[in-house]
Amino acid sequence: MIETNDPAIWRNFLPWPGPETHKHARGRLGVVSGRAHQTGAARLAARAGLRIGAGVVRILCPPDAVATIASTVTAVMLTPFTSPEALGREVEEMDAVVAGPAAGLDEGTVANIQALALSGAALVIDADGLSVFKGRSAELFAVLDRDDVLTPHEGEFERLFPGLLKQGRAVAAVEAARRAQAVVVLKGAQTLIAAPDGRVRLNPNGSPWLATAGTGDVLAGMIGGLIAQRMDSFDAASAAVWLHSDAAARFGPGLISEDLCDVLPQSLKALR
Ligand SMILES: NC(=O)C1=CN([C@@H]2O[C@H](COP(=O)(O)OP(=O)(O)OC[C@H]3O[C@@H](n4cnc5c(N)ncnc54)[C@H](O)[C@@H]3O)[C@@H](O)[C@H]2O)[C@@H](O)CC1
Ligand SMILES: Nc1ncnc2c1ncn2[C@@H]1O[C@H](COP(=O)(O)OP(=O)(O)O)[C@@H](O)[C@H]1O
Repeated sequence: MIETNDPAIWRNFLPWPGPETHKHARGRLGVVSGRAHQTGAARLAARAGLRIGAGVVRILCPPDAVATIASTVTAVMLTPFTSPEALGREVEEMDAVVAGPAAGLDEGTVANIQALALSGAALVIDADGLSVFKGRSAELFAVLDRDDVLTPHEGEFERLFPGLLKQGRAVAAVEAARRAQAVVVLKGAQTLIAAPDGRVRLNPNGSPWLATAGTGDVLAGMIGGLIAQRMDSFDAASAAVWLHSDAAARFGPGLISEDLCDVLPQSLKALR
C-alpha cells in the first residue's frame, strides 16, 4: 500500500535540540567533494546538512580542491583526504556521510564508497555515486546497510535498475529498495520513498521550481543532516523530501538551488 508522505507520519520524530545538547551531540555529517573544478555540489549538500540541524558538518575533499573550498565555506569545515583508506578513517567518528554529488565517474568514486561503507556512518549516495555503478550495481548493493539511502532521479535509477521503471514508479521503487536492501528515494515531480521492508511513501507537495541544477545535492545534504541527528533513515528521507518541496514552494519563481537553504528555516519553524 502506498502511503501519502504526510508530515503527521514523521513530524514527532524531527530532531529538535534540547537544552543540554552541544554541536557534536546534535550529529556529525561528512560530505565528500569532487575534484577542484567540481566542488559546488558538495558545498550545497554540506550547507543543507547544517541548516537542517546537524551540529558539525565537514567536507572531505581531494587535496587539489582545498583552496577552492576553503575560500568559500565558513561554518562548514574541511579536511583533505589522499586515498580511500584515509577517507574511511576520517569518517569513523561521523554519524552520516553524503557521497556521490559531482564525485566523478571513475574507479576512485567506487573505491571511496566502498571505504565509506566499512565505517559506521550511514551513507546517502547520490548522482555519480549511483551512475558509476551502471552495469555493476551488485557491487554497490553488497556494501550497503539498511540505514543507507540511495537518491536516484529516473536517469540514475535506470542505470542501477535497468528496465524496472516499466513496471511503474511505485512498484519499481519498492523492488529497488528490496534489491538494494537500503532506502531508495526515486526523485521526480512526485518523489517516492521506499524502505527495504516494502513500505513506500508518495510525496504530495512536489514543486516544479525544484527543476533546477543542484537541488538534488541539497536534498542529499538534508537527508544526511537528519540521519546524522539519528532520525530513522526512512523517516529522514521522507521528511527531507517534504521539507525540500515546501521550501521550494515558499520561495517560488526564480528559485535556484542556493536559495533552498535560506528558506528552509521557515519550513522547519512551521512544522515546529
Ligand atoms: N553545482 C554543482 O556542482 C552541480 C553538480 N552536479 C553534478 O554534475 C554531474 C553531472 O550532472 P548531470 O546532470 O550531467 O548528470 P545526470 O546523471 O543528472 O544527467 C545525465 C543524463 O541523464 C539523463 N536523465 C534521464 N533522466 C533524468 C532526470 N530525471 N533528471 C536528470 N537527468 C536525467 C539526462 O539526459 C542527462 O543528460 C553530477 O556529478 C552531478 O552531481 C549537478 O548535481 C548539478 C549541480
Ligand atoms: N517537475 C518537478 N516537480 C517537482 N520536483 C521536481 C521536478 N523536477 C525535479 N524535481 C526535484 O528536483 C530535484 C532534482 O534533483 P536532481 O535531478 O538530482 O538534480 P541535480 O543533480 O541537479 O541536483 C529532485 O528532488 C526532484 O524531485
